Amino acid sequence: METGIHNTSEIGRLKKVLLHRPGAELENLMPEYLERLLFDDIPYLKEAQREHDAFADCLRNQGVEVVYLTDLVVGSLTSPEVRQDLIRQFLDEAGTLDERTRGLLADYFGGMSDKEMVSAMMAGVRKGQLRVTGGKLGDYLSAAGDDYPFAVDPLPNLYFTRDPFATIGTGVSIHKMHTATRNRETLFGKFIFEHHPEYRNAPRWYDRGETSSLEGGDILVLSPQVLAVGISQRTQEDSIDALAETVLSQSKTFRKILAFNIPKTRSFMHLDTVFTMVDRDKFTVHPNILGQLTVFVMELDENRRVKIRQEDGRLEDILKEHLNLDRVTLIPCGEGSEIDAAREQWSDGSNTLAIGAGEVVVYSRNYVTNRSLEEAGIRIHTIPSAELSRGRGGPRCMSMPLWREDP
Ligand SMILES: NC(=O)NCCC[C@H](N)C(=O)O
Repeated sequence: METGIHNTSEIGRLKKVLLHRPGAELENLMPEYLERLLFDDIPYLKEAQREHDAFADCLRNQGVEVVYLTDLVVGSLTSPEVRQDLIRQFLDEAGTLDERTRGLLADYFGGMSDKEMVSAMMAGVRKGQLRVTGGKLGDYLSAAGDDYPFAVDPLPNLYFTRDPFATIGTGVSIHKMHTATRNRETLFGKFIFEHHPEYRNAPRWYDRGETSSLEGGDILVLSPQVLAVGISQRTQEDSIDALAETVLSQSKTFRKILAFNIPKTRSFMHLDTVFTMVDRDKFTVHPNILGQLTVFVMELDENRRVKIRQEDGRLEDILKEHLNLDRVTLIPCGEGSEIDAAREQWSDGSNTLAIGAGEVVVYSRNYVTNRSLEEAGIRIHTIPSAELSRGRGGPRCMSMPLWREDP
């Protein structure tokens, strides 16, 4: 059984992966607040769970050990003090809470088992779930507050485990997220990587206390020596400078970061929504980024300071040079048709999860792109995707590798 973290590529055989099975947090989505919570529609929870279970089964059938976020957070609560600390920090970051509501929430979480509590934190808390006691009408009125129905917002994006933290080599990068709603998710990462017996000693490449945003969907481990990081709607250039300082100088293997400057739009929110690696020398790509893409190479100079240069030329050639390949094939999403590419990219046609070299998990709905992958010799495992895709993330977004064999 693999323990700790080992992730030196996108395509080494996947042995252990972190998922989050969508839960009650999806039933706390309301049309009024979808945009702030980064959803475009409300998934039907039962079906989303069925689809997610099919994803997990697909991975298990291929020999991948699946671990769930809730269980890792529970495993990080190694003493009553740590549990209290999680409640305290969760409430500190849950939005503006008056003293009374804070007390009610502490009682609400305090009366639960660890597992119930972690699930309840993820789900969010409706005001009606807080039991107000006392003999004064004012207590009830102040607990009801304004018309906003939640005492604490849900965390509906948790099933995209790729983003709040990322494994790189034997270490982890815990993120400052671009939005307040997703920033709250990283608290669970903090507890796992500070307290969980299996993960607490992992080197830390980036931390949630940083001031600029970095999200895991922008980080691709192209090889044991080379990372690609997107400069995107979600990841700022300053964060990549900081990540380069730690990873290039402290990790055992990484020597280069290729920073991909991609358009800053919702549909291309992370690099992995437009570009993923499917084999040693094959990548899926959304054709619309190719004309606008610039790539910067970051590496250490002889004084161990990061030096940067801009690459010219085609993406294929840049990848060939930095990954020491004889040839590179780019497989365009939607077979390059303007309409099919746009439709399938919107539902994560380019967001594949490689479980080995030349073998990927994809959404069934993206059949045009999937056909091209097969024609290029890639073995595909399709999973159902009607509900999961409403959150705007695909198989890669929904998974965080904890252990891969070396490529
Ligand atoms: N790596 C990814 O692209 N993750 C997808 C995240 C979707 C989520 N609704 C978000 O907007 O953050």
